[in-house]
Amino acid sequence: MFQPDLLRGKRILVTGGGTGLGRAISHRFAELGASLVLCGRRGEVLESTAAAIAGETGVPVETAVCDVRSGEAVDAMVERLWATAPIDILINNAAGNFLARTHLLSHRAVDAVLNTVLHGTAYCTIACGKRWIEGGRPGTVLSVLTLSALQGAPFTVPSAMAKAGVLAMTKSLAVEWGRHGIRLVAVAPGPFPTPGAWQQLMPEDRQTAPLARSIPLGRYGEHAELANLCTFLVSDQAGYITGEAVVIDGGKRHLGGAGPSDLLEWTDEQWGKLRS
Ligand SMILES: CCCCC/C=C/C(=O)SCCNC(=O)CCNC(=O)[C@H](O)C(C)(C)COP(=O)(O)OP(=O)(O)OC[C@H]1O[C@@H](n2cnc3c(N)ncnc32)[C@H](O)[C@@H]1OP(=O)(O)O
Ligand SMILES: NC(=O)C1=CN([C@@H]2O[C@H](COP(=O)(O)OP(=O)(O)OC[C@H]3O[C@@H](n4cnc5c(N)ncnc54)[C@H](OP(=O)(O)O)[C@@H]3O)[C@@H](O)[C@H]2O)C=CC1
Repeated sequence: MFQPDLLRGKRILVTGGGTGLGRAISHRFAELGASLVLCGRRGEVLESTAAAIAGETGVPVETAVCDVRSGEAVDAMVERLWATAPIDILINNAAGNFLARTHLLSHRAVDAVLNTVLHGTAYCTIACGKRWIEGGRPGTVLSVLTLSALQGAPFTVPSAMAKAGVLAMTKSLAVEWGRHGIRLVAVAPGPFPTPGAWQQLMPEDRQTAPLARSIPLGRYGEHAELANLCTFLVSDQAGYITGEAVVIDGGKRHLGGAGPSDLLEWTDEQWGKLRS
């Protein structure tokens, strides 16, 4: 579907690239020729993913252990990476999230999510952006949001707040940095099964509801579908798109607005009875 060398020559930093969706996106980028830096807190996870991707695609994959909640650590990582070669594309994917009743959250629980998603994304984006601007280089930032950035989400409120902030950053910097040749884009996925997200957000009690009731297309997203969307958005083929967030959710976002979803489960008999 893409030119096999679509991302050749691009050096891409993926935060949270060692697991889940970050790993799937990284793998697709590598298949299309990008060189990668995977960042996360756990070195052994990063090393194992880097070895797998490099082995399968033949492209170089570096790792950088970094907790994005620390602005100093992010600056040091980006400085170290730039000393070898500039980053061309930043993927803000690292996140933390959990289900909880909001009125019972401690300050530290709120901070754990906001510091990772909102502050971490800001630190990484500014660290790359200032080097692009000072060096007169173009750059691209893609941030992974959630549907909750657009419509809120009870019981994951710090995540919804943080992702909404990242969306605001995307729109704002698209204007402020556009004249420097820097694009900012985002994706807002619905549910894509990963061990990380399912462990945090999908306890067994939640897995019994019929999918067709919550997702019009009746299935979860496939990692390749998200990876292909991200590939297009960061590629030069999308060079005139900036400040936009693309929803990829099987139609989930429209369920509420489109009318009562209980009618989706009505039988022919029920419809017949209504008509008669
Ligand atoms: C199904 C559709 C999905 C839709 C959207 C998906 C969005 C996603 O983002 S999925 C990504 C999921 N992946 C992760 O969350 C991986 C990374 N997560 C983590 O590292 C942890 O879960 C973290 C977010 C809690 C951060 O870890 P850490 O910094 O180590 O934090 P602590 O364990 O020290 O806890 C800090 C603070 O938070 C309180 N806390 C932790 N979990 C909960 C919980 N489930 N409920 C309430 N409070 C929680 C913890 O108690 C600490 O507070 P204090 O006790 O006051 O110290
Ligand atoms: N899966 C889904 O259904 C959906 C996911 N998303 C978004 O997709 C992205 C990936 O989620 P997913 O793959 O499911 O979950 P994962 O838990 O697999 O991914 C989270 C990644 O972030 C890294 N990370 C967490 N905290 C930090 C930190 N402080 N510093 C650096 N890295 C950190 C983790 O690595 P480590 O622990 O080693 O640091 C991990 O690799 C997230 O932004 C999430 O919000 C959005 C909508 C739906």
